[in-house]
Amino acid sequence: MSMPERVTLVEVGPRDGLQNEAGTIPLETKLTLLDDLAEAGLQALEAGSFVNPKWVPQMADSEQVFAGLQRRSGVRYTALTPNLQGFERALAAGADEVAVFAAASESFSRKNINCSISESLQRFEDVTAAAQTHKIPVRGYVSCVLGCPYEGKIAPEAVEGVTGTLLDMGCYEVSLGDTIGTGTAGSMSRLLDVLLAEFQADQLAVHCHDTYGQALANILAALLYGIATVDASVAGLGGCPYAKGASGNVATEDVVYMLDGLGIETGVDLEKLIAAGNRISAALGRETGSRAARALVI
Ligand SMILES: CC(C)(COP(=O)([O-])OP(=O)([O-])OC[C@H]1O[C@@H](n2cnc3c(N)ncnc32)[C@H](O)[C@@H]1OP(=O)([O-])[O-])[C@@H](O)C(=O)NCCC(=O)NCCSC(=O)C[C@@](C)(O)CC(=O)[O-]
Repeated sequence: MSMPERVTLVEVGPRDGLQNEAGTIPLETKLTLLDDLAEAGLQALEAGSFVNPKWVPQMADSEQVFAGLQRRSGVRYTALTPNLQGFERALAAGADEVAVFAAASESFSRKNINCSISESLQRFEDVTAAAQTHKIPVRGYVSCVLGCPYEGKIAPEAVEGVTGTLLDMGCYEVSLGDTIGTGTAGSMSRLLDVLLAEFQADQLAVHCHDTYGQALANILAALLYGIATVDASVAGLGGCPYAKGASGNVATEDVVYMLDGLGIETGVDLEKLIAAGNRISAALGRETGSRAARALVI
């Protein structure tokens, strides 16, 4: 096992982080956050979500977010798209990349996107086909890879099946979501033992929520398997509206602190990132969820 020399961080705070907020977040606050994150050196920013606004009202202004972006060269501005309607909105808005999102648990799939896993995969075929026509890269997500709020433990084989289908339909990478953060380094390793018998490490990313304080350990376990793409959310913002009790993604600041310590390059300036996290936390009227940011008060 050898760790990667460089890790790509996919910053999901502006989408995964903010989608669960109860109060309306002003457009300017979202745009400032995105600009701060780009300024800190993050090159993959999940900026919005073209889902049904009745389901996730906080993402209803994603068109305006994309229209208002101060685009920086070298930065990918991406969005979630649950179906062709979402893809068409993302395309019109100018998203550089889209993501389809499946689940390894039937119950979560129904709660989150109102259809079975197999129905969702059929919808995603339409998205990947349209995306190919427009030369838009598609990322895949699989939720509940280490546990489901409705079904408990999930078998690695269930994750393997959905991951394989997403890759076969043209997703360039699949992000493995520990949606409710119940995974441990042990269960992450067992999952990766199964997946890496079938797929390459560079086809996979990890997306770890920190509900049980295990996210960094789980990411470290994944790095040891050669996974080199990690999702994270600045200031640890977030949760999932369809996974009650799930806390935010691991804080990007904490991941960068760990990767810096491992000598793994990210291209991210930790001080600027902490400033970005502190600014959005202040705008939301709460303390940052990043342990590193709290310790390294700038
Ligand atoms: C998938 C649907 C749309 C199905 O929702 P549905 O109600 O079954 O959709 P439908 O096709 O029956 O259409 C019903 C209405 O929705 C509209 N509609 C349909 N699609 C769209 C669209 N794209 N954009 C705008 N409007 C849309 C459509 O036009 C229609 O409007 P009406 O005729 O009633 O006025 C819905 O369930 C939905 O939007 N779900 C989103 C849930 C969500 O965003 N969850 C959070 C993100 S996933 C996550 O956080 C996990 C992740 C990725 O981070 C990884 C991890 O941690 O595990």
